[in-house]
Formats: sequence, structure tokens, C-alpha cells
Amino acid sequence: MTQPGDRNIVLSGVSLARQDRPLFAGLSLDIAELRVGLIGDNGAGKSSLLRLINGLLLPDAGAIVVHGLETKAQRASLPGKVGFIFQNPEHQIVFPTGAEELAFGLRCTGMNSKQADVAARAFLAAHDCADWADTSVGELSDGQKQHLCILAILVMMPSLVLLDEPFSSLDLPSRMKFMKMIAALPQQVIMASHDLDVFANFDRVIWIDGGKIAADGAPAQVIAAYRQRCVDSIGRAP
Ligand SMILES: Nc1ncnc2c1ncn2[C@@H]1O[C@H](COP(=O)(O)OP(=O)(O)OP(=O)(O)O)[C@@H](O)[C@H]1O
Repeated sequence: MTQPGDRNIVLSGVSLARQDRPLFAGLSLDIAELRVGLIGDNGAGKSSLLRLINGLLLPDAGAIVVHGLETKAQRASLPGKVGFIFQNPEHQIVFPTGAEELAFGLRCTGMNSKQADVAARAFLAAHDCADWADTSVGELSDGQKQHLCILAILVMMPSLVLLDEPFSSLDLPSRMKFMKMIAALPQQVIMASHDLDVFANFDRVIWIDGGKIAADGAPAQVIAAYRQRCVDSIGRAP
């Protein structure tokens, strides 16, 4: 499934070095599908690509346009369109209670404190999480914290949701619940994960290998090619 043109993500000749080592060199990519997975080995460049798309990293060369915004020239406007869910909820949550965490994002969208508090509580209640409004975040489990992080992003109504390894601390029921929530989102979603099964119903999977696109297309084919490469490389190991 694809989406309207102004909601595309277009990378044109993007180069990026990390720690003085080239990672991406002239990477071009056009992403229009609603559900896109990123797979690849540790250090392949998945997180770096997500960070280029959300403007946390800027390309050394080339350009990236995300839903009509060029990430260098319009970087300040990106948080209004792009929600980024970190691998570790501890890196995202900054406020002591659930209501405050959601209200912060709402204040960034222009609401005053009272409006943001009311809207945050209503959003938590609408997602069966009313109890978290005044709960100390430290008392939530890792899975619940991850859930709260997602709600804190969704409450701002971004048009694009980026997820970087969101399953690392989730048990199977939480993972299934989480995937159900992702599947129901109207937003475009790009997710990096080592859990390949979660991409079965995605529209497209991109396999990144050493900063290059190793395969790109239907999940079944791309994942099969990646698995085969992994099997082959283990076979070659001493
Ligand atoms: N904060 C950072 N500062 C400098 N270099 C980094 C940083 N994070 C990652 N890198 C480097 O960028 C390259 C790509 O890393 P990246 O995190 O994008 O890969 P990844 O595919 O997300 O890996 P993983 O599956 O382990 O999360 C690696 O060589 C890594 O050492």
C-alpha cells in the first residue's frame, strides 16, 4: 500500500560518515509505502538511516525530503511530522508521570498547560491507560514504558512514525499487543528490527548491509535472502 506523494520520503545521493568512516555513499531511496521494515546486521546503518530521516543526523552530501520537508533547511519543522520511538524507553521518557510525559509533547504543539493536561489524560483513557496518568513512570514495567513512549509520540499526531528496535524488552504478549497497535495506525511507519517475523505483513522490507541496500522489496523475498546470507556466512566461519 502506498500513500499520497507529499507523504513520500526521498533520499537523493545521500552520503554520511560516522566516526570519520564512510557509512552511506550516494544513497538514493524513495519510500512511499505505509509499512516499511529495515533489517540488517549490527552496525549496518539502520539506526543511522532512521536518524537521517528524523533530522537527528544531517547528510554530509545529498538531500532528504520527508513528507515535503527538506531535513537540512526545514529541520525545526520535522518534530511536528516525524515521531521517533527509541529502542530504550529510558532514553525517551523525561517526566515523572504518564500525563506529564504526554502533556509535554502537546505543549510543543502549541497547547497551554491546562489544555495539554486535559488532552493527555483523555488520550491515555482512550487507550485504556487512564491509570498511568498519575502513576510514577518508574513503577511501570519495561513493556508498559515502551507502550507509554508510543502513546507520547502518537498523541502529537505525527504523519510518520519511526521505530528503532522497539521489541528488545518486550515479552510475547506485549510484543503481540504492540504489533496490533502498529498495524492499526493510519500513519506511515518505518521500523528497524532484528525480529524478522514482525515484518510479515509489511508492504516493503529494505535490507541494509554496510550502508548499502543489499535487497529491497516484498518482505518474504528480502527476509529469505537475508537469512540465506546469514546461513552462508556461518558456513564460512572457521
Ligand atoms: N553515536 C554514534 N557515533 C558515531 N558512530 C556511530 C554512532 N552510532 C553508530 N555509529 C556507527 O555507525 C555505523 C552504523 O551504526 P548503526 O547504529 O546505524 O547500525 P545499526 O544497523 O542500527 O546497528 P544495530 O543493529 O547494532 O542497532 C556503525 O559503524 C557504528 O559504529
